[in-house]
This record gives sequence, structure tokens and C-alpha cells, in this order.
Amino acid sequence: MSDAATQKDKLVIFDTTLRDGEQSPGASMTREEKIRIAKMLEKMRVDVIEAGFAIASPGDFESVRSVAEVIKDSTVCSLARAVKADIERAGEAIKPANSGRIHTFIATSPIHMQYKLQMEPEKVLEQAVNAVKMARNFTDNVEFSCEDASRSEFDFLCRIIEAVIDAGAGTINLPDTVGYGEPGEFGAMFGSLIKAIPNSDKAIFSAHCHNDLGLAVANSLSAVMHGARQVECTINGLGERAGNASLEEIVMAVKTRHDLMPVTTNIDPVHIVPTSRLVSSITGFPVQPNKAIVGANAFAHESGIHQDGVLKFRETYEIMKAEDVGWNTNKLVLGKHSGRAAVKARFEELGITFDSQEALNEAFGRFKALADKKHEIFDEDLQALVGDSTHEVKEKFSLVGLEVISKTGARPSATLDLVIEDAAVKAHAEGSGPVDATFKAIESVVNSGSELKLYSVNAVTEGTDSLGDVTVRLERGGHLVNGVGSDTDVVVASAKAYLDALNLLESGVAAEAKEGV
Ligand SMILES: CC(=O)SCCNC(=O)CCNC(=O)[C@H](O)C(C)(C)COP(=O)(O)OP(=O)(O)OC[C@H]1O[C@@H](n2cnc3c(N)ncnc32)[C@H](O)[C@@H]1OP(=O)(O)O
Ligand SMILES: CC(C)C(=O)C(=O)O
Ligand SMILES: [Mg+2]
Repeated sequence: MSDAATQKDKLVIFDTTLRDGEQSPGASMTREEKIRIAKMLEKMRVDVIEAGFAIASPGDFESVRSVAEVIKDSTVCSLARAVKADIERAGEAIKPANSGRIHTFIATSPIHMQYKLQMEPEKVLEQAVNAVKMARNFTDNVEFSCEDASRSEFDFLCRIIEAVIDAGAGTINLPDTVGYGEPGEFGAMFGSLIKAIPNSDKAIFSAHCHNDLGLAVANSLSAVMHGARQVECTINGLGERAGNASLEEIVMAVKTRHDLMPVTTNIDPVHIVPTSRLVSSITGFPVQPNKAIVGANAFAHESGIHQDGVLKFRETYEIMKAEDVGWNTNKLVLGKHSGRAAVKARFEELGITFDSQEALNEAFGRFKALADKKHEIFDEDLQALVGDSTHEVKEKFSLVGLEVISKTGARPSATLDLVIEDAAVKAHAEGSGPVDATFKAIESVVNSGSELKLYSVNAVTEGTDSLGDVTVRLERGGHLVNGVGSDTDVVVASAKAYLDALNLLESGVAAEAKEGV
């Protein structure tokens, strides 16, 4: 019986990212990559790291061996079929480990025994017992798995489990190999087996669930509620087909719902997000934004009502703390669903305050108009929004509408609807590009007599839907002005910046007054 068997409230976390996770098509890892991940798992205080399947290839043997050499605080494990060659190879690979485990398995379901193994149940039982005994020659930490346990017959499970415990297995793993289990039924299987098997108290029972029906975590938790004290899981739920149960979800579920599952893990959850990122970058498997715990949106709120709640009292909409699992902070994403409370709070964080409710309302109106055009409003967008509205300048010229035609092989043209001193004016011109055509069209009706000294455009945030921030510097009679304009359409932003500069010229505002724009 292993130590953990004596700690009834300790849940052993067995990570199989490096073995079952690696079985995801396309997720193969090199020895160095496995070592990097193993070190993070050790830092996170994972109890058992299944580092590979030593017989699979010389490379996998080396990986398991190297992980066994460098990892000091976690148990390092290799998988092995219930055959001599596999067990010897696994034993050799884990030899350098401070604490090494051999995990041997054989299928116990009628369908696997008949069609895959082509073995009679009695032969399977005999081979399982021999495998466990053989493994015990290398280590006293032996785990035995009844592959496809959820489709196996209860009486046969009872017989084989009792026999392998007697043969020296300290952990009995019951995998839902094909993700067929349902939480009620899967959990009940644990409860019934633990009750029925006379020597069940000599071993830790373990759940290993796959996600074919999206039930891997639910099945694992149900097993825990029925007596399982080890769960096998992977970072980001990586694994064969639809994946394995995700480590981060199980650990945080057990922690958050301790009222329902009175068990504790050794895991330090603050390393969860960095480990998730490392696994994702090594395997090239991205984490979906809405993935629990480690997805980019897991602690992000865009809705005004939620943001208002979180600002007043975080727990209104958060059951965990972002910082506890390794995020810097939770995130109030500003977008079209946001309300005044979140927008005002963000402005204040940027050092922008409003003298009156009207001023806030005006900025908020501009924010909503921009949010209708852009998915996410970033800090730079907010700064540009306010910058766009802070000059105390008489608006002699303003833009109503703009149409540009830009066709390959044809000269671009721009048609603008302007208001000049309260009168509607149409302007049209061609140019060497759409911006040039726009500026020429404005000049065709304004005749400002100014000279363009500088034109610059910046995408102030990332992404193709980002806000274009344009600066236009005009000079007339030694008088320099910097006009600015922001829009998701850079030609519109350019027209706004040009008209802003003309308004500044008309108002006599000097460029120095707006330096730093
Ligand atoms: C549910 C799981 O995740 S199980 C783990 C799955 N992971 C892997 O298979 C990855 C690594 N595997 C490999 O590299 C290879 O399959 C190896 C090296 C293990 C075996 O390769 P091969 O000898 O060429 O056999 P192959 O893979 O074609 O077939 C598997 C053989 O193992 C037998 N077998 C399968 N499971 C077991 C078991 N647990 N115990 C004993 N024999 C088993 C099969 O019946 C089959 O035997 P047969 O060749 O007599 O028909
Ligand atoms: C080898 C076993 C534990 C396995 O991965 C499974 O049955 O899914
Ligand atoms: Mg598996």
C-alpha cells in the first residue's frame, strides 16, 4: 500500500500530458521539450508525472529516462503493456528516479479482449498478475490499469482487481478509455468496486477519463465523490482523440467545491497558466479563448452589468481569482456591451477624469459609436477618443460623409460631403492615392493656402479592425498646426485630421499647443 492510501482526503494528481497527451496526433514532443514541461509540472507539485511509454521508441525511452534523472520531487512513471519486454524497458527507464513507478495495463472489456487482444479472460487475468509481479521487481510503486474499464463486466473487474492488488499493485486505475462513461454510472462503478473487492483498502483507486462526450472532468469528479483518490489528467485537456480530463479544471473544481469534494491536492495552482502556455507553445495546440481556467476569456468580462458587478464586488461574477491560477489579473474588456461604470473606471486608470456627468456621457457616446465598429476597445483607443475631443476649437469645417474609389489601374478619386460654416458642400478630386484624393478634394472647396508638412498614420492597436490614428501638420504663413483624427477607416481618419488642422488654423491654435499629439 502506498503512502497516499493512508491519507483518505489526499487526491493524487497524476499528469499524463507527456504520455497520453503526446498521443494526440501532431503533439509529439522531443526529449528537451518533455524535460521543460516536466520541470513545470514538478514546480506545480504534481504527484506523478507519466513521462512516456518507454518501449514505444528509443527516443521515448530516453525521454522517460531523462525526466527520471532531472525530476526530484515528483514520482516519474512509464507506461508498459502487460508484457515482459515493456516492463523491463519501463523499469530501466525509471531507474534514475528518486521515486519511480511502472504503470502496466491490459484491456478487460469483452470487446477488447475478444477482438483486439484475442485472449480469453482467464489468460488476461493471468497476464495481468504476472505483469504486476514482474514490475514489482523494479519498483514497489506499481499501478495497474483495466483498460476500457467502463465497458468491462463488473464481476470480472472484481476478480482481476483483487488479484493484482494481491500481486502488489498499489494503485488501481479504471480508465474510461473511449469516453463512454456517464458521471452517475462511472462514479457508481468506483463506489461498488471499492465496496465489493475485499482488499480494496490496500490500494488507491484512480480515474482516467477521456473526453469523447465532453464528460471527462465530470466523470473524474464523480469518481472522486465515490472514493477515487487519484485522477489522471493532462494540461489543457490534451490527449488521444477529444483529449483527457484537464488537470486545471479538476484541480480548481476540487478546490472551489471543497464543500462537495472534501479532498485536497498538493498542486500550487499559480503555475497553471504558465504551464498551459508552455504546453500550448510546444505542441502548437492553441487554447480556445473560452476554455475554463486557462482560456483568454476565462476571467474576462465585457458585459456592462457584469463589469459593474465585478467593480463593486468581484465575487458577484467570479468564483475563482485570476491571480490564483497564474493570470496577472482579471480583465474588463471594453466593447459594445460595456457600460459607463467600466468605461469610467478605465479612463480613471489612464489618468483621464471628467468634470461633469455630461462630459462623461459625451465620451461614453463616442466610445459606443467606436465600439460598434471595433470588437475591443483598447487603452490607446480611449486615449485617442479623448484626444480627438479635447481641443477647444471652433468647428468651421466638418466631415459628413466620404466615398473613395480605388481601383487597380485607375486613378483613385474621393467625394466628400462637408459642412463649411453651416452650409453643406460637396467636394470631389482625383489623386495619386485615396488619401491624396481626399486632401485635394477638401482643398478644392476650402483653398486654405496651407502647405502639408507632415502626414502620419498609426494603427494604435493590433488587428485589422484597429483604430487608425492620423496626424496632419499644416503650415500657413509661418503658422504650424497639428490636426488629429481617429477612425477604423484610415481614409476617414485622414479627412478628419485634415479638417481638424484647418479648424486649428482658422482658430489660430498653434502646433506647440498640441505638441506630443
Ligand atoms: C489506451 C491507451 O492509451 S494504450 C497506449 C497507446 N499508446 C501507444 O500505443 C503508443 C505507443 N505504441 C507503440 O509504439 C507500439 O504500438 C508498440 C511499440 C507498443 C507495440 O508495437 P507493435 O509490437 O508493432 O504492435 P502493434 O502496435 O502493431 O499492436 C499492439 C500489440 O500489442 C497487444 N497489446 C495491446 N495492449 C496490450 C496490453 N496492454 N498488454 C499486452 N498486449 C497488448 C495487441 O494485442 C497487439 O498484439 P499482436 O501484435 O499480437 O496482435
Ligand atoms: C493506458 C490507459 C491508462 C489509457 O490511457 C486509457 O485506457 O485511456
Ligand atoms: Mg488514455
